[in-house]
Amino acid sequence: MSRIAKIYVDSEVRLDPLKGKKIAVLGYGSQGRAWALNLRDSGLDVTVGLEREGKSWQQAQADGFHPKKTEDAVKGADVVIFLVPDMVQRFIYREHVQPNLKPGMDLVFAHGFNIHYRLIEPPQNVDVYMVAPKGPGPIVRDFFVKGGGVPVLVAVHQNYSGRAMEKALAIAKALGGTRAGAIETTFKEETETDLVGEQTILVGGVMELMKAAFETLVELGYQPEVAYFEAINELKMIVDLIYEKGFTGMLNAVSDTAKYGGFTVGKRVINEETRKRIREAAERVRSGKFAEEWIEEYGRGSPTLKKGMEEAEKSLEEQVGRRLKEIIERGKPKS
Ligand SMILES: NC(=O)c1ccc[n+]([C@@H]2O[C@H](COP(=O)([O-])OP(=O)(O)OC[C@H]3O[C@@H](n4cnc5c(N)ncnc54)[C@H](O)[C@@H]3O)[C@@H](O)[C@H]2O)c1
Ligand SMILES: CC(C)(O)[C@@H](O)C(=O)O
Ligand SMILES: [Mg+2]
Ligand SMILES: [Mg+2]
Repeated sequence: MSRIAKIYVDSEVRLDPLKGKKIAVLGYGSQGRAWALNLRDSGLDVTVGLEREGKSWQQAQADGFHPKKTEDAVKGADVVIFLVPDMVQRFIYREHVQPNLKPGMDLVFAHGFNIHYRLIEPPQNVDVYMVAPKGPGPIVRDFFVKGGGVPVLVAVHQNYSGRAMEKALAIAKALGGTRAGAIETTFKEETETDLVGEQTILVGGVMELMKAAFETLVELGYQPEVAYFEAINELKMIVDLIYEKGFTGMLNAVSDTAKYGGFTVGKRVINEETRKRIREAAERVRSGKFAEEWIEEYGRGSPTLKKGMEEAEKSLEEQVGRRLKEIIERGKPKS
């Protein structure tokens, strides 16, 4: 039996450990914007730190912040939150954070990559902790605004003050995370599960499965529009049913024909070989091989990442999706 996770909820957590502290949010992208806005709306003192004037700077200003250069934001801060891309964090740390570290400062992460793989090695006299939202940045903001919250993982790497977990939970609360729940974890568990999850199911797996079904239907001569609704658009509705009511709830909403076909054919498509591949992906993450490969790719200017984005943009799926956008938008619930 695996151990039972410690889960914190809103009523157990206080914002006090962060009241009066100056918080620098470095980066204003997917998570940066959501964190800066949610933390500010929760009454915390937030400054946005950015490298240069540009898109993020303008967005932060449009949202009512007065962004500062990274170095200046760090100099005035008690708590520094890293919300620039994982591959950029170590450079920002070396250039702007390390030279301005004061004993008792807090370094906060939304994902454990840089600490777990030792790309950043802070001195002993600072707190290092993590609040990792289990959802994309824009959803972290959207749920918060609508009174909810995306669940988060919390972990402590260094507890110089003795109060690191209290502060991690306070951030989780300010972010809306404890409205759902904050699960205690370690940097190792968060980093490894997050990477395996996004590679094999959330980003890689789902996209490839949708593409495989869509492209096969099109190759067989079916209309791309029909294939798009079947293999891509309807997945949201099925996943929403699972999200609301679990697998049983989803199964109760589909026909017996779909249940029987799903039970028998699903296992032939996603089979032992697929599980072996998921295990292989996990091994690459656990051994550090994936991190090594990604750091090397980033060092060469991220050619694979750029090619993937270009291919996605040009793909038949995206072209058909754009063509059907009007229909999909028209059909969306209005409230
Ligand atoms: N995207 C998500 O939904 C998500 C979910 C959970 C955790 N995380 C974690 O949150 C952290 C931030 O990820 P993100 O996806 O929000 O980042 P992002 O790619 O959206 O970050 C963009 C921000 O970083 C700045 N930036 C980009 N390149 C830079 C560079 N070279 N130098 C300086 N600044 C640069 C941009 O100006 C922008 O403000 C990461 O640790 C990531 O793993 C992200
Ligand atoms: C939103 C995800 C995929 O869960 C996150 O882990 C990320 O890296 O963007
Ligand atoms: Mg991730
Ligand atoms: Mg994730």
